[in-house]
Amino acid sequence: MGRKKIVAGNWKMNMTPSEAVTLIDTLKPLVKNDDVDVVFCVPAIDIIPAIEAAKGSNIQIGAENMYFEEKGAYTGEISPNMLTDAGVKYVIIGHSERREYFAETDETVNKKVLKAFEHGLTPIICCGETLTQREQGITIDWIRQQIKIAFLNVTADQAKTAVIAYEPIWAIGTGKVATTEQAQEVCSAIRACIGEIYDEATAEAIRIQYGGSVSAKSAPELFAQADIDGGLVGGASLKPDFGAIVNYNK
Ligand SMILES: O=C[C@H](O)COP(=O)(O)O
Repeated sequence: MGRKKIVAGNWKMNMTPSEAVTLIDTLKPLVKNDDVDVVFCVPAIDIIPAIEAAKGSNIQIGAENMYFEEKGAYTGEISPNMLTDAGVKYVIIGHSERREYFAETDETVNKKVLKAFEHGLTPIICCGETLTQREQGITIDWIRQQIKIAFLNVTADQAKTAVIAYEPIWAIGTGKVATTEQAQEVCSAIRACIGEIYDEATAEAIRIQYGGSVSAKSAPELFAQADIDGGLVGGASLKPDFGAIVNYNK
C-alpha cells in the first residue's frame, strides 16, 4: 500500500485566536480530500479554539513546537501533556526558524522527538540546508547528519509513523521553490538514510514532505515525485490557496 499524502500548514506567528476561527471556517470546505491527511499547525494560544472550530471536518490540529520536559519551572514553554490533553496529534519539531532564532540544535530536536513519541504525538521533524551549504555541495551530508541525530534512540516502529519535512532554508518565505529535481533528490536521500538506520520497511513507511514556498502552482509537480509525500506550507496555508494545495491531485 502506498503512503498517504500529508499536507500541513505552518501558521508560524500569525493569526489571533479569533482570526484562527475565521480562517478555519473559511478553509474547512476547501481542504476536503480523502487522499490527504490535512494538518493545521497553529500558535499555542490558537490550539483550543482551532480544535473547536475544526470539529466535524477532516482538519487535524498540530502544534508548532513543544518542550522536551514533562513539567516544571520552564517559563513560557508548552509540555507534551498540555498538547495531548487539548487534542493535538502532530507537533512540528526543529523548524529552521526555531534553530535560527531560538537556539535549537540537533540534540534538542532529538530530545523533543523522543518526548513526542512517548506521548503519542506524531512529530513533523524539519531539516534543511542553507544556501551556502547547497553552494558548497554539502547538502546531502548535512541533511544526513540532521536525520541521524534526530532519530537517535527512536525505534523502527516509531520512525515508521514519523513525518520528516525537508525545507531548504533558502526556499522558505522567499518565493524561491526548489526545483522538483532538487526536492526529489534530497527527499530520496532522506529515505535512503532512514533505510540505512533502520530497514527497507521503515524507509518505505515514513512520510517525507517538502517545504519552502509551496504554492497551488508548484504543489502538483512536487507532490507527484516518488519520495515526496506532501508538503509543509507556510505563507500559502493562511490563504484559500491552501485548499488548492491540498487538492493538488484534482
Ligand atoms: O514550515 C513552513 C516553511 O517554513 C515554508 O514556509 P513558506 O511556505 O512560507 O516558504
